[in-house]
Amino acid sequence: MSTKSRLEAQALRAHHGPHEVLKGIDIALPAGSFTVIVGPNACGKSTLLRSLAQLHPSSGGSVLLDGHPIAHYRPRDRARLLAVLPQGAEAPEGIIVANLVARGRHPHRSLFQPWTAADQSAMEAAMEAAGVSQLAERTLESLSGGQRQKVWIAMALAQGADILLLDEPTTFLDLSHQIDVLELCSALNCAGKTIVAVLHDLNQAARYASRLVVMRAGEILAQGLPEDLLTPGFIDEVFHVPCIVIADPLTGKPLIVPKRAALAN
Ligand SMILES: Nc1ncnc2c1ncn2[C@@H]1O[C@H](COP(=O)(O)OP(=O)(O)OP(=O)(O)O)[C@@H](O)[C@H]1O
Repeated sequence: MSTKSRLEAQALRAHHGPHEVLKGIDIALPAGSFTVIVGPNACGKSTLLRSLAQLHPSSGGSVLLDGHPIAHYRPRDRARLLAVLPQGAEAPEGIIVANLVARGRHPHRSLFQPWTAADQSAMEAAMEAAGVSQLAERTLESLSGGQRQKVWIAMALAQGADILLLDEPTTFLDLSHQIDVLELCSALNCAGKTIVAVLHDLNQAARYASRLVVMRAGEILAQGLPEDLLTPGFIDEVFHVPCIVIADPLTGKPLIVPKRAALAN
């Protein structure tokens, strides 16, 4: 049996003001899986990720980390097990990469404890794994969007958590940087991390996810293997896009080809 951390939610509800955004979500995120959450705009994907990470208050149900209510964990204990990269993460102006990644060590350090050799090696290993070691002395502002995203992932890795929650980690990146970030996630997953990411691109989701979670209007419509879920009928039902689905010639995974309007019927 795996000793890695497990995250799950039972009957999870969340609101934004009077609007119920999550309507009773049951989800289990198996240790070592690469779960991708997809669904139409405004269906509640980010709210789900934020609620799982305790960045958004739930209004019912529970989130369990290793079988215990996550709300019972002290923030630093929780942060050792679960790292989250929300959309639009912000850093202090002028901060250099090494210092930002070092912030990932906060849950492992007490207030007056000096920086230790273990902190240094965890920080360097995180930068190495994320491929940003050569950027250590650069300011965050001086980096491209893709480089920045990898630095944020390095910070999350420095936290040493088993579980990484990533909200649209490829947004605003060109194709090459999208692939870079997804390959990094895949490599981290192969190295044992549990990855949960919100993505919009169904073909990328199909290629990288070991499990797909499909949301609609605050509920989970389906979850399972991408190859089981991504049928033309299901995609049309959820996204209103007539398409054909073929096997990706490189991976054998589903490859969604939207039909041109003239061919839609
Ligand atoms: N801070 C907020 N205040 C009020 N309503 C919000 C807030 N954040 C999200 N919402 C609303 O909650 C619903 C779900 O939003 P959420 O961002 O979780 O969806 P999403 O599936 O991640 O969307 P997208 O694909 O567009 O990023 C939407 O109707 C949105 O307008």
